[in-house]
Amino acid sequence: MIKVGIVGGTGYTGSELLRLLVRHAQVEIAAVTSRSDAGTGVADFHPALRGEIDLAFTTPEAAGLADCDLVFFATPNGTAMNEAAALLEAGVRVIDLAADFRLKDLEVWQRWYGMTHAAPDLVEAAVYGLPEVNREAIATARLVANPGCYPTAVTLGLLPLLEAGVVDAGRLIADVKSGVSGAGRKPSTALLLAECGESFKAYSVGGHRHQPEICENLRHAVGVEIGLTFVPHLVPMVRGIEASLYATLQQSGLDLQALFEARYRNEPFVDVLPTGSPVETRSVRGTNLCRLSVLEPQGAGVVVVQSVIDNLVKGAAGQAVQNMNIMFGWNEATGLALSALAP
Ligand SMILES: NC(=O)C1=CN([C@@H]2O[C@H](COP(=O)(O)OP(=O)(O)OC[C@H]3O[C@@H](n4cnc5c(N)ncnc54)[C@H](OP(=O)(O)O)[C@@H]3O)[C@@H](O)[C@H]2O)C=CC1
Ligand SMILES: CC(=O)N[C@@H](CCC(=O)OP(=O)(O)O)C(=O)O
Repeated sequence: MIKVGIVGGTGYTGSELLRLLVRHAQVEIAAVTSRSDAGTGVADFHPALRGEIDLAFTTPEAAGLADCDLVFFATPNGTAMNEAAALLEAGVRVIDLAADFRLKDLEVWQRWYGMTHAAPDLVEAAVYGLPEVNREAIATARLVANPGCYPTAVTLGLLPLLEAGVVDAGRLIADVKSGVSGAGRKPSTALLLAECGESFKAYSVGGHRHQPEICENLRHAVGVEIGLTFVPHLVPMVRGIEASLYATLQQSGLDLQALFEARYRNEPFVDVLPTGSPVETRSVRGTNLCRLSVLEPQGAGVVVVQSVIDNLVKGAAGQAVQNMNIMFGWNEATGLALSALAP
C-alpha cells in the first residue's frame, strides 16, 4: 500500500482521480486538497463517493503532502512547478496532470503558457507520461508529466503511420472535438448551457497550446520534423474527445489495419477497431481506453484515422493512474478495469 495525495480534489480531473483511487487495491488516499472547500467532507462535496472515503479537504499547506509516497497535481497550469522540487527532495514522487513539465523546449512553453517557468531544471528530469511511447522511462521516473487530453488522442492516432514512415510528416491534419469538461470546472460564460448547448464551434483555430505538445511528442518518437494543422472544437456533451486525423500516404498498397494492429497488439488501453466499425466517444466513456479506426477512403492516397478517448480518463486521471501503476511496478491495469457508460 502506498499513501497518495491529490492536490485539486474539487476539479474535474481531481474528482476522476478520486473515483479511480478509492477502489485501487494498492492505494490509501492520505490527503485531498481544496483551498476554497477546506474543511468540507470529500464525500459531502462528491455525493457519488458516499461510503467510499472518510476524509475532509484540507489546504495544500496542511495536507502533509511530504509524508505521501506520491502526489498528483490536478491543478491549473503553473501550480505544480512551484511545489514539485520540495516534494521530490522529500522523496515523494509526483505526477502533474497539468502542462508544467510536458514541453522540453522552455522557450516554447513560456510563449504558449504566458509565464516564466519556476523549475526549469525539473523540466529536463521529467518523463512525459504516455505509456505507449515511454513505458520504460516512466517505470523509473520520480516526476511524470501527464499528457494533455488532445495530445493523447492525436499522438496515439498518428504514431503508427509516422513510425512506419508511410505518410508525409510535414502535412498532417487533426480535426478534433472535445466535450465541455475538457475546460475544467471553473465557471466561464462560454461554457454556460445557453452559450454552448445546441451549437458546435471551432476555437483557437489560429493556434492552440496543444499543437506544440503533439509536435514535440511525434518528433521525439520518430526523429523527423512534424508539420501539423490542429483545430479543436467544442461539442455540447460532457465527456469525450473524437479526433479525425488526416495524412497523405507516400506508399500504396499498404495494409493499414495490420500496421495499427501490430503497433498496439500488446497495449492494454489501445483498441484498434475492425475496419468499418463505428468510432464513437460513448464507447470509451468512463474508461481508460483509446479506440482507433484507420481507413483510406476511396483509395485516394489520404489516410483517415479516428481516435476516441474520455478526456477525463485516458486524457487525464486514468492515464495518471496507469503511470502510477508503472512507476510502482504493479500490473498496469490495476484499478482501471472500467466498463464504458453507454448509452
Ligand atoms: N479537464 C480535462 O479534461 C483535462 C484537464 N487537464 C489539466 O488538468 C489540470 C486540472 O484540470 P481540471 O480538473 O479540469 O481543473 P478544475 O478547474 O476543474 O480544477 C482545478 C482544481 O485545482 C484546485 N486549485 C486551483 N488553483 C490552485 C492552486 N493555485 N493551488 C492548489 N490548488 C489549486 C482547485 O481547487 P481550489 O481552488 O479550491 O484549491 C480545483 O480543485 C489542469 O491543468 C488541466 O489543464 C489535463 C487533461 C484533461
Ligand atoms: C474543451 C476545452 O476547453 N479544452 C481545453 C483543454 C484543456 C486541457 O486539458 O489542457 P491541458 O491538457 O493542457 O492541461 C482547452 O482547449 O483549453
